Amino acid sequence: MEARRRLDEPRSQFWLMSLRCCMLAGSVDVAFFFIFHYLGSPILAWVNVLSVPMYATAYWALLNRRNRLAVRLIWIEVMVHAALGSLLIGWDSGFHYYLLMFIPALYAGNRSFAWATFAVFCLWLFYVALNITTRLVEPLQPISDGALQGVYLFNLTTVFGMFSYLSLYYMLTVKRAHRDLKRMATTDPLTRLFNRRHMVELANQDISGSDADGARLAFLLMDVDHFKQINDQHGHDCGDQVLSQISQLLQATLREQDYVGRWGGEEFLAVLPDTDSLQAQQIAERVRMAVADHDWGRHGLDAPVTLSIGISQYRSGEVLGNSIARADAALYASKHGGRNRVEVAG
Ligand SMILES: Nc1nc2c(ncn2[C@@H]2O[C@H](COP(=O)(O)OP(=O)(O)OP(=O)(O)O)[C@@H](O)[C@H]2O)c(=O)[nH]1
Repeated sequence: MEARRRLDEPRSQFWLMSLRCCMLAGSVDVAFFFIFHYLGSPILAWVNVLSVPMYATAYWALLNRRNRLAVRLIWIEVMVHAALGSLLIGWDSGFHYYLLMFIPALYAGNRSFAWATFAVFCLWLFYVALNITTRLVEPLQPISDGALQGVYLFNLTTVFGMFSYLSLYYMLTVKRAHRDLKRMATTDPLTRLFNRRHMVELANQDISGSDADGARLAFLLMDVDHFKQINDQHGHDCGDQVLSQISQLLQATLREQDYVGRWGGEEFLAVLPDTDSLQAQQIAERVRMAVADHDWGRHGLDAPVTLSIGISQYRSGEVLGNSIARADAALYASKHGGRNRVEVAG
């Protein structure tokens, strides 16, 4: 049960990328098998045959969340492959380039910076030791100069391709994460409307614009009537559904240039640019009726949900807090006037 739950959890981008790398590396090894057979280097050809099941096992391990096993298999494969390739046909085969691909992976996959740096240092030692050994020892199974050049170009091109792919993937992942963070910082998770902080930011921008060019600006402060009763009688989940539905109705009823956000628990704020209080009143009436006329029976309610709305018109030079306070006073009057009403601040 525990294992199943863990398998269902979303994977981090790093492991998804590792899955793709396993597939890619396995395919390259299949190509190598034929290349080395053709070049008359049977030992290297069979090394590649061994590499394919190692990548297949690493792929299976990653799919089954056995990340440690997968990482070990990949490390062993790449290090043994790079060492054997370099010792059998020489340093100029370019097999050592594959080792360099571990450097970004070590930093991206390790939580500890110190541990990643230590692992990179060990990798560097291995790299240098391999380089010195191949300078001191003749290739054990040399191939012709032309073939060596061909293998070198193949390895170089593969490493270039894989690095480009990884960099592109990494960049797209960072961009996506950045977009998600921005969305999370500006929207309310329940209603998917702008949150209060973002509304303040946007409204202040409109206020500056209005002060600069004299454009009119109106605010609608809306509060769900007797919302506590809905929660008490039908449960909190039903209350949440009502808030989501109201948000959809608000978005559908307001004009394209207007924007709306969740101001508090069951309170919403809409900002209407280029709008005088008469137009704001008409829009508020449209919103009020859209909510009151909605088929609330579908949500298990036996009475319609209604909104009380207070309107204020921005006065040149005043701060946002003042405009909202006047809308709030109008909202208060609307509640006291019997609810399901629209009032305009004096
Ligand atoms: N389900 C749900 N309830 C919420 C949420 N945020 C605030 N509430 C509830 O909204 C209710 C607001 O109640 P009140 O401030 O008494 O207002 P009301 O019952 O709507 O009465 P009036 O405003 O006077 O018409 C409280 O019971 C809060 O717990 C939310 O995100 N989800």
